[in-house]
Amino acid sequence: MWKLTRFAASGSRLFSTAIPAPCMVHKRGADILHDPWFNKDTGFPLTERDRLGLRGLLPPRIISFQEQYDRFMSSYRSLEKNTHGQLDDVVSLSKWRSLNRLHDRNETLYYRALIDNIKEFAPIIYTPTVGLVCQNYCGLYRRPRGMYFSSKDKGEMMSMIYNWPAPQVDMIVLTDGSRILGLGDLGVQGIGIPIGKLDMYVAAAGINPKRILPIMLDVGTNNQELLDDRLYLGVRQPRLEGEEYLSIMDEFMEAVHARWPKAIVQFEDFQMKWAFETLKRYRQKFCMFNDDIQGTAGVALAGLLGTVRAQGRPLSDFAKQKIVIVGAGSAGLGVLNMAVQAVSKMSGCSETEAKSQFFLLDKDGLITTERSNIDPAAVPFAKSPRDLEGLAEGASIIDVVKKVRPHALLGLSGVGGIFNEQVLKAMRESVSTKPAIFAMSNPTMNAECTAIDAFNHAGENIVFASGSPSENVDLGDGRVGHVNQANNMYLFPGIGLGSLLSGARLITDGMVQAASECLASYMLEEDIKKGILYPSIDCIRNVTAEVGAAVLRAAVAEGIAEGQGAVGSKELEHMSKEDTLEYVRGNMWYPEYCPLVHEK
Ligand SMILES: NC(=O)c1ccc[n+]([C@@H]2O[C@H](COP(=O)([O-])OP(=O)(O)OC[C@H]3O[C@@H](n4cnc5c(N)ncnc54)[C@H](O)[C@@H]3O)[C@@H](O)[C@H]2O)c1
Ligand SMILES: O=C(O)C[C@H](O)C(=O)O
Ligand SMILES: [Mg+2]
Repeated sequence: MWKLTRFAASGSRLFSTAIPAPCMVHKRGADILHDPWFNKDTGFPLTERDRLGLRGLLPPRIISFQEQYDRFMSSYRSLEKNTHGQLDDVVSLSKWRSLNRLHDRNETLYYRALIDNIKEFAPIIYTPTVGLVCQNYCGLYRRPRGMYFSSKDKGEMMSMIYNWPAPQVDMIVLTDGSRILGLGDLGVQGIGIPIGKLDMYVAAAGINPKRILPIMLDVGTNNQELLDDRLYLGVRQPRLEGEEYLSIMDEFMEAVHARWPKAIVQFEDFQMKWAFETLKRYRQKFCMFNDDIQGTAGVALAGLLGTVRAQGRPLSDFAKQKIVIVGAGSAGLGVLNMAVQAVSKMSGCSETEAKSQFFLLDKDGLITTERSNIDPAAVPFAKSPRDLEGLAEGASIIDVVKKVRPHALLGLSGVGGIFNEQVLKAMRESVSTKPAIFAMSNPTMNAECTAIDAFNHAGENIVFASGSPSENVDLGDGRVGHVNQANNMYLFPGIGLGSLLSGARLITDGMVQAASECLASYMLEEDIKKGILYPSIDCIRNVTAEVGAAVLRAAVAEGIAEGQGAVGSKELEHMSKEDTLEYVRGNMWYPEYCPLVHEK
């Protein structure tokens, strides 16, 4: 059990508690109080108040970090009490506002609160509330966060990038807002997603918040409601397409690379065509990855392998399992790609043979070679007539499930409720003794089914996962239907952290695979047997450290790790597995007030 509990209290300090190193600040007086990176509110000691010209600008009593934390949490608890009984969305948005106000004011305290209460706060700053925040972004907007590049900035990006006030940026999350969760095209309002993802980078991977940068590339929107909305804050034009789109994207990537050559760019929530196109275009040139394609694939594969273990079968049995994937977008195809590679590697068969056990559906049903206008990215996975098992082109989910009797049914369609009662009941006829149902679409209302419906209709022996968090299901007589959260948050922070520390100039398939394998082997047999496929989010800092170390070692093994600072490629090569993990942990930022020293 130690692996799960070692760092279970994610708020507890993981590493030796040396006095924090001083931090240089170029501001003085009120400017410091208005800068959330440096602000300590009432926590500035007298010496600092003198040194930084703060004396008289704050109430005289000095409040410790712990007291400030307690004060915030108690006001948060009062808010919970005062909003009790109100609509869920109203309550969630009030909670988000409360956290956001702290984020805007004092980042050190904000991240301490987030880390110490990650299980409770992740659903507010991340999926599912972040979806609601994006939908209501223009009304909620008070002050900017991150950077906004738009189609109006063509030709200016190289100079604009220097407007960002931090000298160093390690991690960028970029969106064009074209496919925000399962909510569609939200234009500039999609900026909430990079902000939420980067909050997870700080909380889970310990990336220093002064070195993160959320970015919105606003190339217009095809959402007519937004275009008609007087309050819409983005560019009011239809989305750029084709070469125009790519030239903006190229200019942006060059600008980022020119200022911060080693910054990692995570592409997030792009519509499928641009998700695949940009990954292909940039992955050999920049240190980047697409989280929806690659991060999701790694998490889903780890969960599917866990399901095989939960059935009490050897991992090699994965190669024999029949899997139905509903949703042939960036996520569904990403999962399929990685799963096929895993089967081929495990069983030694060709990828063509490995594909035969997978069935892929999109909005028009089962995808077969008979389809005209098939999406180019889905072509390699279209079923040929000899593999159809009596099914026809465009067969419905229910027909496919009834005929195939799959071991696992995965939803990455973005369509709420499509695993209806009929489909779930058909899963009772699965050839597996413990079939898996993963309703991975986000946010909660877009999930293919609820956990309760899954256990009710498909039976109590299933293994269940949803993309957004959900309560375990009470099966009566003290029995629990465990709800896993199959979300890429278990991998993207570690992929970013490991890549960053490796100093590699690219993120390879091998590095992403290492991340997935690490997550797959993280869980202990006794938990897996209970249908628990992923660690509790309370352990996310520890999971991320392990994933980060696995990614770093993969980069070293591939000979592409250049290291950073005093730790170069040679030093990395000589690190044992344990040393690598310690090195990763030692580089994770933890929120505490550091002495501020003024520098002109
Ligand atoms: N849990 C996670 O970690 C995770 C990660 C990535 C994406 N997602 C979720 O997955 C969903 C899809 O993301 P994406 O990037 O692949 O989107 P996408 O737009 O690229 O693809 C959606 C796919 O679903 C198909 N589809 C639509 N309606 C359907 C229907 N009625 N029946 C069957 N298929 C249908 C579409 O044809 C398309 O192939 C989103 O809701 C997103 O939030 C979850
Ligand atoms: O954002 C999430 O919660 C997961 C994923 O990246 C998604 O697009 O749904
Ligand atoms: Mg996403």
